[in-house]
Amino acid sequence: MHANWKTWAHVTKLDPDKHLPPGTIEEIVTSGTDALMLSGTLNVTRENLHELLDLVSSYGLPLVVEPASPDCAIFDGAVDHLFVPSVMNTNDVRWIVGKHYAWLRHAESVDWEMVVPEAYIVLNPNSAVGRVTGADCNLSAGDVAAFVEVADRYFRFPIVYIEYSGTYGDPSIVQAASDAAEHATLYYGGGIRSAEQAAEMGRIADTIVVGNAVYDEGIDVLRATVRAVQ
Ligand SMILES: CC(C)=CCC/C(C)=C/CC/C(C)=C/CC/C(C)=C/COP(=O)(O)OP(=O)(O)O
Ligand SMILES: O=P(O)(O)OC[C@@H](O)CO
Ligand SMILES: [Mg+2]
Repeated sequence: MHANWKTWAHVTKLDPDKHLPPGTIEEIVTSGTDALMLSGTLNVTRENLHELLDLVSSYGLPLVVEPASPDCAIFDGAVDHLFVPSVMNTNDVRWIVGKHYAWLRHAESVDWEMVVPEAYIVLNPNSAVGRVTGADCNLSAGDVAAFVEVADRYFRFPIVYIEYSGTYGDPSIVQAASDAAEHATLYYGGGIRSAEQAAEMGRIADTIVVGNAVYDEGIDVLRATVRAVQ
């Protein structure tokens, strides 16, 4: 059940730490985007996560929670999947398996049917996720391809996520990741603010993620990014 996440071309990432004007949620869920991902690195709490879930849960669009900490690993009725990240390109073990150990050491119950592990390769050192995880973002195409191989062929992560959060990435790097990925679904996220950018990354990755543009640009830009990949 629930494995149709593999068919998504366009995901909209909503940040529980940010506010949307009234009426915007309805425009987002009817934009044609395939799913909503509720996620952020900074200032996400159970409280603001639940508030956002309440706002988006009645529209029938698939809902993913992507926790950046164990307290946000929730399996509430409205949630379809929990996408749990591990960062490949950090030397800080907390962001690879440490938080995961702490989560499972204390978790009361885990619905493993809902859990989809994601291998993140973080490439913008100035993003919150880059700073918090201490990711080594100074990587060549060959370095990225090797990390993709570690994630996909060795660890068999079902998702490899090329993360440029906040800035538009280098298509040749994403192409190298795509060439190296054999089984994993390749996600691209970062800086998509136009149909052209959505189309360019959408040709290379399986799934593109649009986040900040929803808040900074508005609904017409979101719709244009959807049309560009569907
Ligand atoms: C084990 C559990 C349940 C959690 C730990 C999960 C891990 C290792 C998280 C590492 C950080 C990470 C990859 C978070 C994913 C979400 C993400 C990248 C959100 C985007 O963050 P930014 O856009 O940089 O941050 P803000 O939007 O908060 O500024
Ligand atoms: O917010 P943007 O830059 O669109 O990035 C999307 C997503 O990859 C962030 O985790
Ligand atoms: Mg963000």
